[in-house]
Amino acid sequence: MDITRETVLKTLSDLGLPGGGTLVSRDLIRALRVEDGTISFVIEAESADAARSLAPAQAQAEAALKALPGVSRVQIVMTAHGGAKPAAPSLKVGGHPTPHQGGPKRVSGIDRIIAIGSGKGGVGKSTVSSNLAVALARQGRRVGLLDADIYGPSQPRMMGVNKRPASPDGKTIIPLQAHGVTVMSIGFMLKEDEAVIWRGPMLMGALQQLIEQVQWGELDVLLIDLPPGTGDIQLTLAQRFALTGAVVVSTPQDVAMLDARKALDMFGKLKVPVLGLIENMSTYVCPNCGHEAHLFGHGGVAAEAQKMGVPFLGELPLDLETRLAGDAGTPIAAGAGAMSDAYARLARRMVEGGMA
Ligand SMILES: Nc1ncnc2c1ncn2[C@@H]1O[C@H](COP(=O)(O)OP(=O)(O)OP(=O)(O)O)[C@@H](O)[C@H]1O
Repeated sequence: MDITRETVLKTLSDLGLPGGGTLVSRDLIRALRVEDGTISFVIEAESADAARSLAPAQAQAEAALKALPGVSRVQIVMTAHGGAKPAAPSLKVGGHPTPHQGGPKRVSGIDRIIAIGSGKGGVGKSTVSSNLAVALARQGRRVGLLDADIYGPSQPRMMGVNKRPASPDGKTIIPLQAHGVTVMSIGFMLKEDEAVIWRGPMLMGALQQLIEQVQWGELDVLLIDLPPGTGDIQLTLAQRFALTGAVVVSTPQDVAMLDARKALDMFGKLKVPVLGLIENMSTYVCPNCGHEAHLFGHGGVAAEAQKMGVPFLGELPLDLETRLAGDAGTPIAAGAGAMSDAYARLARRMVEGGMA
């Protein structure tokens, strides 16, 4: 008989734990795999003490699973963590990702998923993400914004919303709404100033939850504000979810361009189409005399886009109001003026190009 996940969970559900409940009912099982008669999973205890008290249960589980017909091997690993606390109401963010079969999958109700990346931090990726989301929403698109910058979420500040989302059933998360955009950020689930010190797999689990457990509703496009660089989050995202494409933000400085090239290369390797490059902080127009200065150079990103054969989506000037608006929680694109117009043009280009 072929052994299945359900059989494993059923068996484990029959084994009581000291203090009540089972490994399944207490949601302690992560990364369950059942392949060719081999069962493996992680028991993730809440603390080192809890892990010690679960040791007999681990042995009992191993014996019970080994006794099932068709099981050749059982591997159970016990881990304990203290960093990520379960998020209220009873939602636990930071669990290990659950493996799923097949290639990257679509998320139901979401027509397009666009990852917004950069090679380097501080080039304005989060600023561009929030403003683009607002500009698209102003053009009538149904837009979601996911802050996947798990180490330094900035969307709660930039979008001006920061409260813990409701979770009526302890499983699904109701996202927040701001400036016409449906917003979710890991920042909503953490206490202010709480450092995120999660091990890699938990990080991936958190990202997966933020995409799959959030009730995004029907969206034309979900923008994902990635952490800077070319790390695990980008990899996991591309492997697990069918991304429509990626937009790379860069400043015109040579060093930033060098890193942007790495980001382009990474998306290429992950087979995620690059929808375009955006040059941020390109020109600086003096608010007093109108003089135009190119503090970080100018035009480098457009030239690079041409060289690499990817679309150039537009340039956004260095602008004090953009920073102040972002810090104050109302993206500049929500108002009127030259910057808001620049974002509206960018959004229009994406809508006309079928990207959003
Ligand atoms: N066009 C702009 N003009 C003026 N300030 C800007 C502009 N774009 C971004 N900024 C400011 O630059 C700082 C960095 O921007 P932001 O946080 O968006 O960058 P990031 O690439 O997402 O950085 P990280 O990934 O490291 O969080 C912020 O203070 C933001 O307000």
